[in-house]
Amino acid sequence: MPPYRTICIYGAGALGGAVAAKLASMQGGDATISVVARGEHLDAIRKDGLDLIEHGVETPRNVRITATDDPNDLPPQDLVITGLKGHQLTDAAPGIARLLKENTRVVMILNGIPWWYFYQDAASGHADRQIESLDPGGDLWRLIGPQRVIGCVAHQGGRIAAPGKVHLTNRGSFILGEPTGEITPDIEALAALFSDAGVEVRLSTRIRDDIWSKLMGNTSFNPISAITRLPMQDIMADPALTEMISRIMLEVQAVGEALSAKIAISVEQRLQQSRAIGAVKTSMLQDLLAGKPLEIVPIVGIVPTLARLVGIATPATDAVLTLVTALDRQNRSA
Ligand SMILES: NC(=O)C1=CN([C@@H]2O[C@H](COP(=O)(O)OP(=O)(O)OC[C@H]3O[C@@H](n4cnc5c(N)ncnc54)[C@H](OP(=O)(O)O)[C@@H]3O)[C@@H](O)[C@H]2O)C=CC1
Ligand SMILES: CC(C)(CO)C(=O)C(=O)O
Repeated sequence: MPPYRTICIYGAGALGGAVAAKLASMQGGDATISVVARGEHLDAIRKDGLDLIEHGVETPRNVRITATDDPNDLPPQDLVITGLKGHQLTDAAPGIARLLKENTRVVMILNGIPWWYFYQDAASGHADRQIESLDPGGDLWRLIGPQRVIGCVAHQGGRIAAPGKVHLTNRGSFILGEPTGEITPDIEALAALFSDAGVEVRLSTRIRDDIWSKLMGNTSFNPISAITRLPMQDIMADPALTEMISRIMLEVQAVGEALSAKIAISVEQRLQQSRAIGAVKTSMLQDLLAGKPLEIVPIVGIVPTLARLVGIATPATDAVLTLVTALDRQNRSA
């Protein structure tokens, strides 16, 4: 399939928008880049272009880019990159499917356990198991198909600063991996494309391990930041909250390892990584403050769900799940 000549970023929010802006402003790039966005953000991109403000870079870049909320406006693509939240994927599945041709690859920038997690995952003992809570009715599996997916773990903070303006809040990086673990020509071409566009990238032959290492931070920090409304730095300054974070991280680690993930990072090292991020508001806290639904199931709820498969108790995760679910309910009805 490579090279990728037509690329659509579906969900051009904080991270998707930043990747779109970088791809669209790539020196010497000959791919046609488009975005699917919606609401005020789409209106602003159409009117004034998409602005990217990068940590440590003084001048924002502005790109003029084809933008629509209707994927029928676009031709089938070589590559689709989703920047949607996990709970937004099912609604978008028919739209994503319209952009696919036979060999289109789909990169999903996601926190949490992805819907395709068990695809060809023999080591877990659950190969090809579909997870109903992540993919209700199996729409994603059927309309997109796990064989198209390239996994992506984002160690990169970002936010939509204002309609049409995305902000990368640290100098982060992305990890890409085929669910099968192979280093294929498709993924090599993707890594080269990202690098050329100035997106820092690493290839992984064990993307599930990277998913679990990242998840240790998200299952703990994201709901606790939403419940307390505190940025990460302030959570870490509170010993009782840090103790709760550590307990959740240990539970996530235990579930991942029971499913055959090799999690190289310890809880202390993961806390260190989080400390280095600084005074960042997690994506879940950003959503809460913006009155948006929270990405709870892929990031928090999935841990007890998978824990049940492997017979592990997750009391600390269960407790924050209960609290953050109630908070989400109240936030939606406010
Ligand atoms: N932001 C961060 O710091 C980090 C995020 N992540 C993860 O990366 C993933 C992407 O997150 P993030 O970049 O924050 O997401 P954002 O919420 O910033 O962006 C998602 C965008 O997609 C739009 N959207 C949703 N559904 C549709 C649709 N059907 N059609 C068109 N547009 C749509 C949203 O619009 P609307 O606002 O109207 O819903 C929003 O603009 C998540 O899994 C997140 O957890 C990982 C690391 C850090
Ligand atoms: C890295 C971190 C915690 C912060 O950007 C994140 O993944 C998120 O906000 O969801």
